[in-house]
Amino acid sequence: MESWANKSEELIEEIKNVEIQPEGEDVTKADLSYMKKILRTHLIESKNNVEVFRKDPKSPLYSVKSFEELRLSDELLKGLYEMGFQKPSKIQETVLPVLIANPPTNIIAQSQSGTGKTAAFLLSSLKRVNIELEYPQVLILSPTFELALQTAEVAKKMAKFTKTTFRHVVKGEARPPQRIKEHVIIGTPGKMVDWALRFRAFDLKKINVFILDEADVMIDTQGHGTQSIKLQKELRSNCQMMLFSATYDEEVMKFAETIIPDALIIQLKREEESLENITQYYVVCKDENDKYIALANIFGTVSIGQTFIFCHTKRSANALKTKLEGDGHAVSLITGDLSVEERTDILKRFKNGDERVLITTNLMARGIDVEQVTVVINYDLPINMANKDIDFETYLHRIGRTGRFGKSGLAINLIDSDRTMGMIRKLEDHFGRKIVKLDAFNVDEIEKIQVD
Ligand SMILES: Nc1ncnc2c1ncn2[C@@H]1O[C@H](COP(=O)(O)OP(=O)(O)OP(=O)(O)O)[C@@H](O)[C@H]1O
Repeated sequence: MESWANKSEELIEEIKNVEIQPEGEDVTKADLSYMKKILRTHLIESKNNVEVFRKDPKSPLYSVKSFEELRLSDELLKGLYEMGFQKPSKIQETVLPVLIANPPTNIIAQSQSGTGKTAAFLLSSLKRVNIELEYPQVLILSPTFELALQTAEVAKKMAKFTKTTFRHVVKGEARPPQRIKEHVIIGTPGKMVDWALRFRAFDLKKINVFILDEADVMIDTQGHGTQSIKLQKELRSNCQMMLFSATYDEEVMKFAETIIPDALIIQLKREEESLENITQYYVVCKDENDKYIALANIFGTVSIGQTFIFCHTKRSANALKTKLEGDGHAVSLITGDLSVEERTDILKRFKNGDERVLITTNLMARGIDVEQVTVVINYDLPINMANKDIDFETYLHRIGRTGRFGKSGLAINLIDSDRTMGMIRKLEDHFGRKIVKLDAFNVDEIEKIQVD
């Protein structure tokens, strides 16, 4: 069998011969498709080889070491620096050179939670906005209203010194008053279908960049999937398409490949999906009551920054809130039962640090970025409703609410049966990462797990 080293050298030679053109110059379609084929086949297979590709300036994975090298406008750079961004993260340095090159490349990209995917897709799409034109040119779809709002807020900060305008479509808002003139439009798929196809508030044929954030759930969830594809079908054939997520299961990836033609695929190996900076624990409890005592002990001992507590249902989340409040703990709650205004208000308070503990359901599992969250507690493990077993993807998104952008975080799973213990073992096997036993009934033990 051919060794990786030989194969790798051949590939590097092949890639060296593929010219990646600077923006504005033309690359033949054949070149691009050849380049993508090479990357597609080998990118996923070895981390070391990815490193080699990235060091080759001719490779589309050539890693830029600074935002300046991307030839972003001074205004955009100013916005980035004001946000405290000094250097691109790995996903940013990997995808940005490819995404801003011409002709536009489609991408299906995976990178761990909290590693800067939002800026990766925002920067590459903002580069394609012509501010002279008064209509939407970039369309970003998010699975929840909260995430759409967060993305819009990040985009506005980033583009603060440019003349780019943004509009986010919100739940509850009726039809748009008139045709939408903003350059970038961000929203959930249902509302966007209404606005684009029912009210014709903007023209999908004029969209240059179409982005699915949390792409796997966007194409795998029944309603979202149908609506996203409905919108995608109306786009021009040369509209650039970008799919980003921290997770893609095999089936979803296959499907994504069929709907996104000729895409460059950046996929993590399974053992790279979960982050080292998030230490994972499990606590064995006898029953529901024991789980509650364990939680109260953790609260009483760990000096917690901010905490997300995930429950399986709205009902259990509500019940937990009532019980904790009854025992004198200050906690907040977000579930789908609340109005959009209430949800926005509570999340804002949590982001500002006015609330320290947020009890929620899978509604908040994805994308929500709160820097100071140091602990995620899975009061109930996430269950895949189709097979009633552990939901690997949701688990990763939930624990990814901590450990943002390289910070340390703790994920604590409360276990109350052989079945849930089995799920912990499955998680360890699946991600190749140890989940450590914690005795939450022993104060000395809990004290050992303080986060920095
Ligand atoms: N280059 C950078 N320099 C400094 N901070 C950054 C940089 N890029 C992103 N960040 C910060 O890192 C945090 C996480 O980024 P972001 O929310 O985009 O992660 P993500 O990969 O989309 O995560 P998730 O999978 O959870 O949605 C944010 O607070 C963001 O402001």
